[in-house]
Amino acid sequence: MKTNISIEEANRILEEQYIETSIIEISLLESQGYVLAENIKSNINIPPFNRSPLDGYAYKSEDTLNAAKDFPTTLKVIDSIQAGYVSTKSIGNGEAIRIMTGAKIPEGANVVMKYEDTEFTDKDVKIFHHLEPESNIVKKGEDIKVGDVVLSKGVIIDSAEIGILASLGISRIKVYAKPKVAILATGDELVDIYEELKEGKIRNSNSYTIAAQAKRWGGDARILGICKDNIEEAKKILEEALKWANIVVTTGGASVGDADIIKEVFHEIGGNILFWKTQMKPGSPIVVGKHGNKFLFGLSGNPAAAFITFEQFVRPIILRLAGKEKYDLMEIDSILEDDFIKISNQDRYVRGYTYKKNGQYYTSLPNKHSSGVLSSLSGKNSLFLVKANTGPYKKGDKIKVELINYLEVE
Ligand SMILES: Nc1nc2c(c(=O)[nH]1)N[C@H]1C(S)=C(S)[C@@H](COP(=O)(O)OP(=O)(O)OC[C@H]3O[C@@H](n4cnc5c(N)ncnc54)[C@H](O)[C@@H]3O)O[C@H]1N2
Ligand code: MOO
Ligand SMILES: [Mg+2]
Repeated sequence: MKTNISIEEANRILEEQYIETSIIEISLLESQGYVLAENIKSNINIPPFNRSPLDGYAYKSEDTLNAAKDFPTTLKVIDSIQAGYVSTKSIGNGEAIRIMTGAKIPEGANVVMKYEDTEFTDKDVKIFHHLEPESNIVKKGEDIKVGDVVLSKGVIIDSAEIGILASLGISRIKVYAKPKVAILATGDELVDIYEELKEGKIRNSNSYTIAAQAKRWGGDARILGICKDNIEEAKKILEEALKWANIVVTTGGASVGDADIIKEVFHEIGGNILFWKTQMKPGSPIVVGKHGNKFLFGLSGNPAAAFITFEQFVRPIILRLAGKEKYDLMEIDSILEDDFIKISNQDRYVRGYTYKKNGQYYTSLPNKHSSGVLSSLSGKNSLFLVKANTGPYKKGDKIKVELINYLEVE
């Protein structure tokens, strides 16, 4: 078991782990946010026929070669078609069909002139200028052609993808299943949110924060409740949880105190400990292990430490299990709005609020930073990595921040 490792090494160890995804079939509207697990090929052209992009008249381009403002060509109107209907007539020389946007171009026509550029009666239409053949005609298959791979495996399904699948008449698709995240809070001091606070006790906030984080990144979160600092009790709960979960996240008991049992619990349920403790503040006490292909994360009990280590280590695993190819947070250049003078011998993630002003990003910092303080995480959207033994940082310094809620893009 490795211990006291750097953030980079911890990430490298996690990066190397085998990711066992599973594929499920779901209905179209349920699929938003999932990752497609199959290539989608079209068996139709979209549009399926040449159609008009305008309300106007369809006719033969060669009939209007001499049309001019003062010498319009008059064509005989032989039919009128709306979208959804097909004319049974074929256009001959000197003829036109009145056509609405979206209707199929009638036989014989190779051009459409919009209403506004014509003069018309029920019987005929005057054309005032020539249009080249194929003008104002949307070609069959312009959007999608038969055989096109319209959506590839790995694509994240969102509104546009749902529309594309609908246009192909696909109502069920194969996607990567949501990773199942089981969350256990450990600590004799904990009471749940609906319980009375007695002396020496505190409320379990971690389970709720973590369930919300897991859901945000596409996990299916299940809160297992509170467990005493008792190895046997924790073992029983986690053994049961492993029947369901792909990822187990515990909070508390990850450090070196008398009641810090998690490393032993992971070991006793048959887990293989990958590492214990990192050189990262907050959240240095962390136990990370595997149980078969399942992941075990024992995060610190301190609420901000649990939050930040979840974002650093658990989030990428959830995203990878969900089939996502991108799982790093977006990093941007910013300018510090407040001083951060503390220098420590470990890397430290500092919470902040990053915003844009006149084309430049700025990051403001809260007053409270300790790993036991959750309140100052509210409204924060970014993390500033203060490398070990660097600083003090001053207002106006150029820094890089990771945006907590955005994944990296190309
Ligand atoms: N001798 C040392 N002591 C400590 C060290 C160390 O290196 N040597 N590390 C400190 C650091 S850093 C941290 S972080 C904490 C981590 O502690 P644990 O992971 O063992 O967590 P607990 O001791 O169980 O709890 C810490 C803190 O968090 C509160 N807590 C716990 N669970 C919850 C919850 N579900 N919701 C809200 N708050 C929770 C708990 O009451 C404690 O106040 O260890 C230091 N000690
Ligand atoms: O690493 Mo602990 O989370 O500071 O306080
Ligand atoms: Mg402890």
